[in-house]
Amino acid sequence: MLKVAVPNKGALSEAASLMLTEAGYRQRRNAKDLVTVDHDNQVEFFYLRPRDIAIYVGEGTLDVGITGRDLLLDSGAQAEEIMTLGFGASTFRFAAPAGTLAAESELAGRRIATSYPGIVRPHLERLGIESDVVRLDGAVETSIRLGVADAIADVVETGTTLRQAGLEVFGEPILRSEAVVVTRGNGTDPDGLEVFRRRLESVIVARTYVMMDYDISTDRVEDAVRLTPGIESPTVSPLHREGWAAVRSMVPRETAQRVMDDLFAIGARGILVTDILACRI
Ligand SMILES: Nc1ncnc2c1ncn2[C@@H]1O[C@H](COP(=O)(O)OP(=O)(O)OP(=O)(O)O)[C@@H](O)[C@H]1O
Ligand SMILES: O=P(O)(O)OC[C@H]1O[C@H](OP(=O)(O)OP(=O)(O)O)[C@H](O)[C@@H]1O
Ligand SMILES: [Mg+2]
Repeated sequence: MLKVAVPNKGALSEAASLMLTEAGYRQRRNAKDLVTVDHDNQVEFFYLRPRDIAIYVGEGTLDVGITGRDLLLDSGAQAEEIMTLGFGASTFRFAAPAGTLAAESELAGRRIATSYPGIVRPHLERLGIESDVVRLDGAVETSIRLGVADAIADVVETGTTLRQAGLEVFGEPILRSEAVVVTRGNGTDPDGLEVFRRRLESVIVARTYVMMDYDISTDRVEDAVRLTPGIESPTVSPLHREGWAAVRSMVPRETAQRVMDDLFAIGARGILVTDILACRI
Protein backbone atom coordinates (compact mmCIF):
# COMPACT_ATOMS: atom_id res chain seq x y z
CA MET A 1 0.00 0.00 0.00
CA LEU A 2 1.32 3.48 -0.91
CA LYS A 3 2.04 5.48 2.25
CA VAL A 4 1.31 9.19 1.84
CA ALA A 5 2.05 12.02 4.29
CA VAL A 6 -0.46 14.89 4.41
CA PRO A 7 -0.16 18.13 6.48
CA ASN A 8 -2.32 17.71 9.61
CA LYS A 9 -2.71 21.47 10.23
CA GLY A 10 -1.59 24.88 9.08
CA ALA A 11 -1.72 26.73 5.80
CA LEU A 12 -1.42 23.65 3.55
CA SER A 13 -3.62 21.19 5.40
CA GLU A 14 -7.11 21.94 4.12
CA ALA A 15 -6.05 22.53 0.50
CA ALA A 16 -4.04 19.28 0.46
CA SER A 17 -6.96 17.20 1.72
CA LEU A 18 -9.35 18.90 -0.70
CA MET A 19 -7.05 18.10 -3.61
CA LEU A 20 -6.80 14.45 -2.52
CA THR A 21 -10.59 14.26 -2.21
CA GLU A 22 -10.97 15.67 -5.73
CA ALA A 23 -8.46 13.07 -6.88
CA GLY A 24 -10.87 10.40 -5.65
CA TYR A 25 -9.14 9.47 -2.40
CA ARG A 26 -10.82 8.93 0.91
CA GLN A 27 -9.75 11.58 3.43
CA ARG A 28 -10.13 11.69 7.21
CA ARG A 29 -13.56 12.74 8.48
CA ASN A 30 -12.30 14.02 11.80
CA ALA A 31 -9.49 16.60 12.13
CA LYS A 32 -8.12 14.56 15.03
CA ASP A 33 -7.60 11.37 12.99
CA LEU A 34 -3.92 10.54 12.53
CA VAL A 35 -4.26 7.88 9.83
CA THR A 36 -6.85 6.98 7.18
CA VAL A 37 -6.71 3.85 5.06
CA ASP A 38 -8.22 4.05 1.58
CA HIS A 39 -8.62 0.33 0.86
CA ASP A 40 -10.27 0.83 -2.52
CA ASN A 41 -7.28 2.75 -3.83
CA GLN A 42 -4.63 0.96 -1.80
CA VAL A 43 -3.31 4.15 -0.21
CA GLU A 44 -2.68 4.89 3.45
CA PHE A 45 -2.69 8.58 4.51
CA PHE A 46 -0.69 9.78 7.53
CA TYR A 47 -1.55 13.24 8.89
CA LEU A 48 1.68 14.80 10.14
CA ARG A 49 3.17 18.19 10.95
CA PRO A 50 4.08 19.77 7.61
CA ARG A 51 7.57 20.45 8.92
CA ASP A 52 8.18 16.74 9.60
CA ILE A 53 6.89 15.35 6.31
CA ALA A 54 10.08 15.60 4.25
CA ILE A 55 11.96 13.85 7.05
CA TYR A 56 9.65 10.80 7.06
CA VAL A 57 9.84 10.62 3.27
CA GLY A 58 13.61 11.14 3.21
CA GLU A 59 14.07 8.34 5.75
CA GLY A 60 11.97 6.07 3.56
CA THR A 61 9.37 5.46 6.29
CA LEU A 62 6.69 6.97 4.04
CA ASP A 63 6.63 6.85 0.22
CA VAL A 64 5.24 10.26 -0.72
CA GLY A 65 4.46 13.53 1.02
CA ILE A 66 2.71 16.83 0.44
CA THR A 67 4.58 19.73 2.02
CA GLY A 68 5.96 23.20 1.29
CA ARG A 69 9.12 23.62 -0.78
CA ASP A 70 10.48 25.88 2.00
CA LEU A 71 9.92 23.17 4.62
CA LEU A 72 11.57 20.55 2.38
CA LEU A 73 14.67 22.72 1.93
CA ASP A 74 14.79 23.73 5.58
CA SER A 75 14.68 20.10 6.71
CA GLY A 76 17.77 19.13 4.74
CA ALA A 77 16.04 15.74 4.21
CA GLN A 78 17.09 13.44 1.38
CA ALA A 79 13.74 13.93 -0.32
CA GLU A 80 13.06 15.25 -3.80
CA GLU A 81 10.36 17.55 -5.15
CA ILE A 82 8.56 15.74 -8.00
CA MET A 83 5.62 18.07 -8.71
CA THR A 84 4.09 21.39 -7.73
CA LEU A 85 0.46 21.51 -6.68
CA GLY A 86 -0.61 25.09 -7.42
CA PHE A 87 -1.56 26.16 -3.90
CA GLY A 88 0.19 27.43 -0.75
CA ALA A 89 2.29 29.92 -2.67
CA SER A 90 4.43 32.29 -0.63
CA THR A 91 7.81 33.99 -0.68
CA PHE A 92 10.46 33.71 1.97
CA ARG A 93 11.97 37.10 2.78
CA PHE A 94 14.04 39.23 5.07
CA ALA A 95 12.18 41.94 6.93
CA ALA A 96 13.02 44.59 9.53
CA PRO A 97 11.34 47.58 11.20
CA ALA A 98 10.35 50.08 8.50
CA GLY A 99 13.28 52.31 7.57
CA THR A 100 15.99 50.42 9.44
CA LEU A 101 17.58 47.98 7.00
CA ALA A 102 17.66 48.31 3.21
CA ALA A 103 19.98 45.57 1.91
CA GLU A 104 21.20 42.10 2.83
CA SER A 105 24.73 43.45 3.43
CA GLU A 106 23.38 45.44 6.40
CA LEU A 107 22.56 42.16 8.14
CA ALA A 108 26.24 41.60 8.99
CA GLY A 109 26.70 41.33 12.74
CA ARG A 110 22.95 41.46 13.43
CA ARG A 111 20.53 38.96 14.92
CA ILE A 112 18.04 37.34 12.51
CA ALA A 113 15.07 35.44 13.93
CA THR A 114 13.56 32.64 11.82
CA SER A 115 11.79 29.29 12.00
CA TYR A 116 13.81 28.23 8.95
CA PRO A 117 17.50 28.23 9.96
CA GLY A 118 18.16 25.48 7.40
CA ILE A 119 17.35 27.96 4.64
CA VAL A 120 18.69 31.16 6.22
CA ARG A 121 22.15 29.95 7.33
CA PRO A 122 23.26 28.58 3.93
CA HIS A 123 21.72 31.62 2.22
CA LEU A 124 23.78 34.02 4.36
CA GLU A 125 26.83 31.88 3.75
CA ARG A 126 26.31 32.14 -0.01
CA LEU A 127 26.06 35.92 0.37
CA GLY A 128 29.19 35.96 2.56
CA ILE A 129 27.35 37.62 5.44
CA GLU A 130 28.01 36.74 9.07
CA SER A 131 24.97 37.14 11.28
CA ASP A 132 23.57 35.51 14.38
CA VAL A 133 20.60 33.28 13.42
CA VAL A 134 18.05 32.92 16.25
CA ARG A 135 15.74 29.94 15.80
CA LEU A 136 12.15 30.50 16.92
CA ASP A 137 9.14 28.22 16.48
CA GLY A 138 6.70 30.78 15.09
CA ALA A 139 5.29 34.30 15.39
CA VAL A 140 8.79 35.51 14.54
CA GLU A 141 7.42 38.95 13.57
CA THR A 142 7.09 39.75 17.29
CA SER A 143 10.70 38.89 18.10
CA ILE A 144 12.10 42.28 17.10
CA ARG A 145 9.73 44.24 19.30
CA LEU A 146 10.66 41.94 22.17
CA GLY A 147 14.35 42.62 21.64
CA VAL A 148 15.40 39.12 20.56
CA ALA A 149 16.36 40.04 16.98
CA ASP A 150 17.10 42.97 14.64
CA ALA A 151 15.59 41.36 11.54
CA ILE A 152 13.54 38.30 10.61
CA ALA A 153 13.42 35.87 7.72
CA ASP A 154 9.92 34.46 7.28
CA VAL A 155 7.11 33.33 5.03
CA VAL A 156 5.25 36.23 3.41
CA GLU A 157 1.99 35.68 1.64
CA THR A 158 -0.23 38.77 1.72
CA GLY A 159 2.19 40.80 3.87
CA THR A 160 -0.53 41.49 6.47
CA THR A 161 1.41 39.99 9.37
CA LEU A 162 4.49 42.06 8.54
CA ARG A 163 2.49 45.28 8.27
CA GLN A 164 0.79 44.65 11.57
CA ALA A 165 4.19 44.27 13.22
CA GLY A 166 5.51 47.46 11.57
CA LEU A 167 8.02 45.52 9.46
CA GLU A 168 9.07 45.89 5.83
CA VAL A 169 10.71 43.43 3.49
CA PHE A 170 14.12 44.25 2.06
CA GLY A 171 16.60 42.60 -0.28
CA GLU A 172 15.80 39.93 -2.85
CA PRO A 173 13.30 37.13 -2.07
CA ILE A 174 15.26 34.25 -0.57
CA LEU A 175 12.91 31.67 -2.01
CA ARG A 176 9.56 31.20 -3.72
CA SER A 177 7.62 28.36 -2.19
CA GLU A 178 4.41 26.45 -2.82
CA ALA A 179 2.92 23.09 -1.96
CA VAL A 180 4.86 20.26 -3.58
CA VAL A 181 4.89 16.47 -3.72
CA VAL A 182 8.07 14.90 -2.39
CA THR A 183 9.46 11.38 -2.71
CA ARG A 184 12.69 9.77 -1.67
CA GLY A 185 14.00 10.16 -5.21
CA ASN A 186 16.35 7.20 -5.10
CA GLY A 187 15.51 6.06 -8.63
CA THR A 188 12.96 3.38 -7.74
CA ASP A 189 9.37 4.57 -7.66
CA PRO A 190 7.21 2.84 -5.05
CA ASP A 191 4.23 0.83 -6.36
CA GLY A 192 1.25 3.09 -6.91
CA LEU A 193 3.23 6.35 -7.18
CA GLU A 194 2.56 6.71 -10.90
CA VAL A 195 -1.21 6.46 -10.43
CA PHE A 196 -1.12 8.82 -7.44
CA ARG A 197 0.80 11.38 -9.43
CA ARG A 198 -1.46 11.08 -12.48
CA ARG A 199 -4.54 11.63 -10.30
CA LEU A 200 -3.11 14.82 -8.80
CA GLU A 201 -2.14 16.04 -12.26
CA SER A 202 -5.71 15.36 -13.32
CA VAL A 203 -7.00 17.64 -10.57
CA ILE A 204 -4.54 20.39 -11.51
CA VAL A 205 -5.59 20.24 -15.17
CA ALA A 206 -9.28 20.18 -14.21
CA ARG A 207 -8.72 23.28 -12.08
CA THR A 208 -6.62 25.09 -14.68
CA TYR A 209 -8.80 24.48 -17.73
CA VAL A 210 -12.47 24.76 -18.64
CA MET A 211 -14.28 23.05 -21.51
CA MET A 212 -15.51 25.48 -24.16
CA ASP A 213 -18.17 24.64 -26.77
CA TYR A 214 -19.39 26.94 -29.50
CA ASP A 215 -20.97 27.02 -32.94
CA ILE A 216 -19.41 28.90 -35.83
CA SER A 217 -19.75 29.12 -39.59
CA THR A 218 -17.35 26.73 -41.31
CA ASP A 219 -15.47 29.53 -43.11
CA ARG A 220 -14.42 30.93 -39.70
CA VAL A 221 -13.43 27.60 -38.11
CA GLU A 222 -9.71 28.12 -38.78
CA ASP A 223 -9.76 31.57 -37.11
CA ALA A 224 -11.73 30.21 -34.17
CA VAL A 225 -9.42 27.24 -33.69
CA ARG A 226 -6.45 29.62 -33.53
CA LEU A 227 -8.17 31.22 -30.51
CA THR A 228 -8.92 27.84 -28.90
CA PRO A 229 -6.11 25.48 -29.92
CA GLY A 230 -6.79 23.19 -26.94
CA ILE A 231 -4.18 20.86 -25.51
CA GLU A 232 -3.93 18.47 -28.45
CA SER A 233 -6.45 19.60 -31.04
CA PRO A 234 -10.04 20.87 -30.86
CA THR A 235 -12.92 18.61 -31.89
CA VAL A 236 -14.79 20.06 -34.87
CA SER A 237 -18.13 18.41 -35.74
CA PRO A 238 -20.61 19.30 -38.47
CA LEU A 239 -23.88 20.92 -37.37
CA HIS A 240 -27.25 20.00 -38.88
CA ARG A 241 -27.43 23.61 -40.07
CA GLU A 242 -25.63 23.83 -43.43
CA GLY A 243 -22.27 25.67 -43.34
CA TRP A 244 -21.94 25.60 -39.54
CA ALA A 245 -19.71 23.59 -37.21
CA ALA A 246 -19.58 22.86 -33.49
CA VAL A 247 -16.17 23.21 -31.84
CA ARG A 248 -15.11 21.78 -28.48
CA SER A 249 -11.81 22.67 -26.86
CA MET A 250 -10.09 23.02 -23.49
CA VAL A 251 -9.26 26.62 -22.62
CA PRO A 252 -7.20 27.99 -19.69
CA ARG A 253 -9.74 29.08 -17.08
CA GLU A 254 -8.22 32.49 -16.54
CA THR A 255 -8.43 33.43 -20.22
CA ALA A 256 -11.95 32.02 -20.76
CA GLN A 257 -13.87 35.31 -20.68
CA ARG A 258 -11.43 37.01 -23.06
CA VAL A 259 -11.52 34.05 -25.45
CA MET A 260 -15.34 34.15 -25.39
CA ASP A 261 -15.26 37.88 -26.32
CA ASP A 262 -12.86 37.17 -29.19
CA LEU A 263 -14.91 34.19 -30.43
CA PHE A 264 -18.13 36.20 -30.30
CA ALA A 265 -16.45 39.01 -32.26
CA ILE A 266 -15.62 36.62 -35.13
CA GLY A 267 -19.15 35.25 -35.24
CA ALA A 268 -19.19 32.31 -32.83
CA ARG A 269 -22.51 31.78 -31.09
CA GLY A 270 -23.89 29.48 -28.39
CA ILE A 271 -20.56 29.71 -26.55
CA LEU A 272 -20.73 27.53 -23.43
CA VAL A 273 -18.16 27.04 -20.71
CA THR A 274 -18.28 24.06 -18.36
CA ASP A 275 -16.10 22.86 -15.50
CA ILE A 276 -13.96 19.78 -15.99
CA LEU A 277 -14.39 17.40 -13.06
CA ALA A 278 -11.46 15.11 -13.79
CA CYS A 279 -9.37 14.10 -16.77
CA ARG A 280 -6.45 12.08 -18.08
CA ILE A 281 -4.51 13.99 -20.69
N1 LIG B 1 0.06 32.49 4.65
C1 LIG B 1 0.84 31.49 4.97
N2 LIG B 1 1.24 31.33 6.23
C2 LIG B 1 2.03 30.31 6.58
N3 LIG B 1 2.48 29.40 5.79
C3 LIG B 1 2.10 29.50 4.52
C4 LIG B 1 1.28 30.53 4.05
N4 LIG B 1 1.09 30.34 2.76
C5 LIG B 1 1.76 29.25 2.47
N5 LIG B 1 2.40 28.73 3.55
C6 LIG B 1 3.22 27.53 3.63
O1 LIG B 1 2.77 26.63 4.64
C7 LIG B 1 3.88 25.92 5.19
C8 LIG B 1 3.98 26.16 6.67
O2 LIG B 1 2.89 25.64 7.25
P1 LIG B 1 2.47 26.02 8.69
O3 LIG B 1 2.46 27.48 8.89
O4 LIG B 1 1.25 25.26 8.89
O5 LIG B 1 3.67 25.36 9.47
P2 LIG B 1 4.35 25.83 10.74
O6 LIG B 1 4.40 27.34 10.75
O7 LIG B 1 5.63 25.10 10.86
O8 LIG B 1 3.39 25.27 11.82
P3 LIG B 1 2.45 26.07 12.84
O9 LIG B 1 2.22 27.44 12.27
O10 LIG B 1 1.19 25.24 12.88
O11 LIG B 1 3.19 26.07 14.10
C9 LIG B 1 5.10 26.46 4.50
O12 LIG B 1 5.38 25.64 3.40
C10 LIG B 1 4.65 27.82 4.03
O13 LIG B 1 5.38 28.31 2.93
O1 LIG C 1 1.89 37.46 4.67
P1 LIG C 1 0.74 36.87 5.45
O2 LIG C 1 -0.46 36.62 4.59
O3 LIG C 1 0.42 37.66 6.67
O4 LIG C 1 1.17 35.39 5.91
C1 LIG C 1 2.42 35.09 6.46
C2 LIG C 1 2.33 34.69 7.90
O5 LIG C 1 1.65 33.44 8.02
C3 LIG C 1 2.47 32.48 8.69
O6 LIG C 1 2.22 32.45 10.03
P2 LIG C 1 1.36 31.32 10.74
O7 LIG C 1 -0.07 31.73 10.75
O8 LIG C 1 1.66 29.98 10.18
O9 LIG C 1 1.93 31.44 12.21
P3 LIG C 1 3.40 31.09 12.71
O10 LIG C 1 4.21 32.34 12.49
O11 LIG C 1 3.19 30.79 14.15
O12 LIG C 1 3.90 29.94 11.93
C4 LIG C 1 3.88 32.99 8.44
O13 LIG C 1 4.79 32.51 9.40
C5 LIG C 1 3.71 34.48 8.47
O14 LIG C 1 3.74 34.95 9.79
MG1 LIG D 1 2.98 28.66 10.53
